[in-house]
Amino acid sequence: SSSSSYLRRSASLRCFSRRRGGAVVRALDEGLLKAVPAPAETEAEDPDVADGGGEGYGEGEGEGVDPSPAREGEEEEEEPARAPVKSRRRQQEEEAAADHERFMLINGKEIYQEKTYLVGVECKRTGGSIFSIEESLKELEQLADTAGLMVVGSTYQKLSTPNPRTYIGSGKVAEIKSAIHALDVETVIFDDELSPGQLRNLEKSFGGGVRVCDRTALILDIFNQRAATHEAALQVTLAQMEYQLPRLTKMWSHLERQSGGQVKGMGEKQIEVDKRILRTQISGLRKELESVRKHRKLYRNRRQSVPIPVVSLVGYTNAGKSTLLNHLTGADVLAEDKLFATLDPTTRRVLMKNGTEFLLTDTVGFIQKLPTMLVAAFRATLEEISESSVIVHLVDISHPLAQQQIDAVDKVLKELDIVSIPKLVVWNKIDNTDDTLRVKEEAEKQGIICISAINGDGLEEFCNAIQAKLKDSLVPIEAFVPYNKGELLSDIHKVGMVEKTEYMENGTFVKAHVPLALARLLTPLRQQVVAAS
Ligand SMILES: Nc1nc2c(ncn2[C@@H]2O[C@H](COP(=O)(O)OP(=O)(O)OP(=O)(O)O)[C@@H](O)[C@H]2O)c(=O)[nH]1
Ligand SMILES: [Mg+2]
Repeated sequence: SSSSSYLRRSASLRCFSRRRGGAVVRALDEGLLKAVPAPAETEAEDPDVADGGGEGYGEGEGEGVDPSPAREGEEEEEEPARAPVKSRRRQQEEEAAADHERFMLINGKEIYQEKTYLVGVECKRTGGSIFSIEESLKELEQLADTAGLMVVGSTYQKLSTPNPRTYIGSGKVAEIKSAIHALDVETVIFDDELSPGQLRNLEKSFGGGVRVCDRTALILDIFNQRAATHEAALQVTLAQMEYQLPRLTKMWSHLERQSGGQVKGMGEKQIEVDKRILRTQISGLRKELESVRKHRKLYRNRRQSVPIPVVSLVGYTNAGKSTLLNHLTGADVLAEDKLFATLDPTTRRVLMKNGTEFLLTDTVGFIQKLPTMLVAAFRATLEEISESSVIVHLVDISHPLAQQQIDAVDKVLKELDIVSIPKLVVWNKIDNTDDTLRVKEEAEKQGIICISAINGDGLEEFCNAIQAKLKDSLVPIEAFVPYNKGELLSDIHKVGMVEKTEYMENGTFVKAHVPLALARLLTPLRQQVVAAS
């Protein structure tokens, strides 16, 4: 059927992507997760597969990707001339080899590509979510791919309200259970944060060592894989522990399975002991993180002694922030077609044609359904944003969900309470748009700058716009700078806009617009002016 050849194509793309990044995203763009309707025979084969809503929660509208054609397709792709019947030994050998292939390196860490099944829920009552359920699942697949997982299928359900016990309806649970068997699924990931109780109940229902986790845990996993600096590693470990604390019993049920039930009856006591250990570790981590942050703050204060204005790059993950920083500054920040490539703020100096300069800071990307706990964990990153003179909101305008991504970023920015900082919206990846001319026209109408961070299009205009925005954030000053403080005068020239200088006996009188930080530094000299007049 056309559906099976379609899936075969997607499957081969997926295999390909294991070696070369980016293919998955292309496969996604082809609508891999656009809920391919399950052929009728799958339902008939397994009488357990209910139609969702066995308890009146679901309406069974979600559809799974039919497992069998994809598998056949994959095998066919790899070994077209295979004999129909294989010896058991041969099969085991092949499985071992396939298993071996499922190890990959991410950031120097060895990751096993677990077979993963995705589950989403569209809640009618809560509504108001920016992304549709299909879009959100598509993004979840991208996240799973970034984490090094192998997505083998997905499903979703429309509910009026989530089931407090299992999040999804019991019919859906049964449906997923049979998909787990058919596809050898090792991990099931839910698109929303599950309560500890829901996690436990689902693991129990699925049985057989299947790991159940949610979007939050997945994002934490990615952050953990990608944390490059000590501070980021501490932040992520802390967030992971805080996430684990209420879910601790889950770890014990894992142990029970591993040791064939011997740990059973470990009892609440052991869990309490364990929680106490974890709490102690958490408070230790908090202290360590505090001292790391203090150190960084010191460093930042020192940097502010040369008060060059700071421009922060914010935007949805994969918008091209690091690419732009690299292009403008010759920095070597990792930029790749993965979500959350950057976790640590990186700051570089940008020298503009007219000789003035500013500092550009690359920040961690945003994503919808960003767990509040994670936002808090990355306070330090966000602090950089709140102390900047201008915020650049970079948008991947070639992305089909550009508007939704803009809304998601605006939502986080609103929470950060930084409305007073001038903001510049910039559309990136203009080279990748279908109707570039029309996009540029639309941008002009809205006063938005279009760039291509990759080929450098529009970057001069971008710098000019920054310059103009920086002017908005400058403070008018009049100061008397003694000759022995000449470096201050050159700072004023470098980062501010000078209107008037007058050379006098003991120093220079200067009238200018300067960044707030410099204005503060000049405070004693400004008082002298008042005193002299
Ligand atoms: N076609 C095109 N691709 C771009 C452009 N800018 C960036 N990219 C690509 O987009 C992908 C993501 O770029 P990054 O710079 O890593 O994005 P980021 O915003 O730093 O992403 P995170 O760090 O994950 O938040 C990379 O594959 C870039 O090569 C552009 O102007 N045009
Ligand atoms: Mg980046």
